Amino acid sequence: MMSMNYAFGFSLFLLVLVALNIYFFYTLNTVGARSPKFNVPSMKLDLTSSVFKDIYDYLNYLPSNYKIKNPKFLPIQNNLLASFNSSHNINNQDVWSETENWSSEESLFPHTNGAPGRILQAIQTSQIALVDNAPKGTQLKLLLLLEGKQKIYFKPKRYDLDHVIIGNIYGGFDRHNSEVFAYYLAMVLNFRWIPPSVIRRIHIHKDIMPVATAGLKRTMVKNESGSLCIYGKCFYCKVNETVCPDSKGEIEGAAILYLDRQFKIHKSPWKRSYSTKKMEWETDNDFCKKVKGALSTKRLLNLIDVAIFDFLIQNGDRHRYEVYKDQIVLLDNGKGLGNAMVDELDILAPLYQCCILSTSTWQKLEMLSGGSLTETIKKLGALRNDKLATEEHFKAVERRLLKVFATVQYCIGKHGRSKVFQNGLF
Ligand SMILES: Nc1ncnc2c1ncn2[C@@H]1O[C@H](COP(=O)(O)OP(=O)(O)OP(=O)(O)O)[C@@H](O)[C@H]1O
Ligand SMILES: [Mn+2]
Repeated sequence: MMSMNYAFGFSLFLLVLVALNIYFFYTLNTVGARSPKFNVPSMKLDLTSSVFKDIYDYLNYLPSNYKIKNPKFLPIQNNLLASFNSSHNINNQDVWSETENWSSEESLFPHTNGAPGRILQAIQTSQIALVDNAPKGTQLKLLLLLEGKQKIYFKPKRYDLDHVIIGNIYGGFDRHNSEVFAYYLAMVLNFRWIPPSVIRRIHIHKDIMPVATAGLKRTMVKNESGSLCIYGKCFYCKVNETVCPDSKGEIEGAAILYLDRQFKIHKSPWKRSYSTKKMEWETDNDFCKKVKGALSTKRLLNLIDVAIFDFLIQNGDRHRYEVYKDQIVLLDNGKGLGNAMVDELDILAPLYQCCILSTSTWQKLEMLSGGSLTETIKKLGALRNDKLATEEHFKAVERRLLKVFATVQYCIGKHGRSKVFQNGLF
């Protein structure tokens, strides 16, 4: 009787042990894929589900070197910080002629001898000679003409940094901080085809009204507290969706250097549908083959770099892209940093569908592991006293970087390193 009891108790114990084991392995495998934090949208599980699952498996077993800092980055970080930490007494006019006369196959703007810092300082401090509506596009933005004739796009602040955009990945107004964050991110990634962008505060009565065009004044209204607010002129601009000055009378925004260049505009092959209709890339597993047939490898690698960049900030709105000197120019980065809890993995579709990556991008990414990426962005922002995002967003960018690493591991697993990494020499 006694031994029967023991046997029963022991088998019960074994049963519990097995159940615990199964549960343990189940959670191990699904923690990435199923956790609501990672937001794998259920409607997309048809075609991408197995790809996403594979990528999350790689994420769960990511080698530890992707989670620690790479000491090789330190001197690069110091150089970058130095180039942004420039001088107090600059002549803005010299800066504008330096930028305007810049001609290079490597970058849109000078990047050596403290030029990036000087440019940002000039954007922030130059006197404003004229303010007008910038009616291009769907979002409210202003065109500032600085003394010295330099043009600036000014995308005003619409949300506090901790505001969470719920809904579509391309939903909400542009985020001004996303523009500036994107610029620094590009600098850290060594993507040099992006206009310099910095936070600037402009005073409604001191900086705007004395130099506002009649057209701009016509798109202003007084709010209940008597402040002058702007509703602007753009596709989505509405009289009741104004931008108002803060208690100091200032409007904060992203001041983005305007490039008076001839861009070629292209539709992105991975453009999102703005309706419930599915796009080809969402339903065709061999979609990349088609793109490869239509675009050069150089352009494709460029689009994949842009996809990684957009995934890190969660900009899901790159419906078209501008090209200058055969390089994609990263214009319009305002739709990032909407929700720090969401990682929309399909922004990486160009990467996981084509499974190629330029070697230089990969070397750069590998150097930025373990927190270096966002640490550098924070430090660059701090040089101008700007906090560009909440801690949640900085954490989210690091988490997404791990997912980029996992996606590349997935590609290597599927095709081998020699197929994935391309040196960009064609
Ligand atoms: N820094 C810049 N220099 C020159 N042209 C620019 C710059 N930024 C944007 N543009 C041009 O202005 C257009 C509109 O700008 P942007 O895309 O930022 O506005 P938007 O309101 O977000 O537009 P959309 O709703 O179409 O995304 C761009 O397509 C581009 O051609
Ligand atoms: Mn836009």
